[in-house]
Amino acid sequence: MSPHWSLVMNIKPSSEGLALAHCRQRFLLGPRGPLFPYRLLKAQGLPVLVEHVLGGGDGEPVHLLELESPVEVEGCSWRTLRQLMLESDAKTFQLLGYAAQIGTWARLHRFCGSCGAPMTLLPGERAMHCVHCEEQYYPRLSPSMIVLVTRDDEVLLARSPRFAAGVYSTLAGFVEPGESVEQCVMREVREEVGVEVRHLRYIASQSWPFPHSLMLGFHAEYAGGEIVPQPEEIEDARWFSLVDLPSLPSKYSIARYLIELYRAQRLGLEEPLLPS
Ligand SMILES: NC(=O)C1=CN([C@@H]2O[C@H](COP(=O)(O)OP(=O)(O)OC[C@H]3O[C@@H](n4cnc5c(N)ncnc54)[C@H](O)[C@@H]3O)[C@@H](O)[C@H]2O)C=CC1
Ligand SMILES: [Mg+2]
Ligand SMILES: [Zn+2]
Repeated sequence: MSPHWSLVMNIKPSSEGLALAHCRQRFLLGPRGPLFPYRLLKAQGLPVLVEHVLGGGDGEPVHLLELESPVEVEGCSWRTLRQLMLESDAKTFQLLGYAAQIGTWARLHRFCGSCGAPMTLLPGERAMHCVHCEEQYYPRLSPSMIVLVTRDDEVLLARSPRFAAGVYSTLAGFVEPGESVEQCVMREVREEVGVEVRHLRYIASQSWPFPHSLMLGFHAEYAGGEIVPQPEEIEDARWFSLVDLPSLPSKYSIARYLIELYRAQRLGLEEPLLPS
């Protein structure tokens, strides 16, 4: 199902529209996909922790039911967001990625981290508010850099032990407090493969809901050093020729986009579209 969905705030509470049921990066899947008529889902008596209205789909609201546990529902099954990414169209994946991030934030912010009091949703904002100590908590986003390191017609790709067999990707890592994204690129490349880079070029960004990254994508030129994979983090790293690439990550990943964009630019091919 591919809803015409757009991210809009301040939708009035309503018992109309569609709904998703989410729990810990899993969605309930019915015979027609993850979107159910809202009334039908509400009638199941699910253990709802919190409810949010996510935005408008075809003029109707899309509701999110964040569940306490992934209970069984007749005729339905639970699927991880990663599985759904592989099975869904881009628009549906964008909706699910957004829903998963809001659901995870809502689950983790029912009580104030400062004083422990129960919190309430601030009207008109995506923020949890503590009436006791006035703290406010917005959805969590983790800025992360991702970089394709290049040396003429070669690219530096690496494998994490967590990847599917044979898959190599670009280098990535979380921005630390106090550093710029550019400093993060230099540090992560040095830590993960031991090489130096120069001429950083920001290319594009992507929301990455595993679990709440904002990926900031760069190209960088190799400047020196031999590849030394970081123990535990990097299983293997090497230079690949643009005409002989290994298996790459999902078509929805900015990692794949950065690689295909550089290949297109070097080899004079048609440029790929940025996954939204
Ligand atoms: N969309 C894409 O194309 C790709 C996205 N990514 C994403 O980039 C992000 C960073 O990639 P990694 O190489 O795994 O990170 P990384 O190189 O910084 O190492 C991961 C480690 O960072 C720590 N960590 C976890 N969450 C953190 C946070 N919010 N802030 C600081 N440290 C944290 C943990 O110890 C974790 O084991 C992840 O969210 C990953 O899913 C990674 C590759 C491709
Ligand atoms: Mg990394
Ligand atoms: Zn408080």
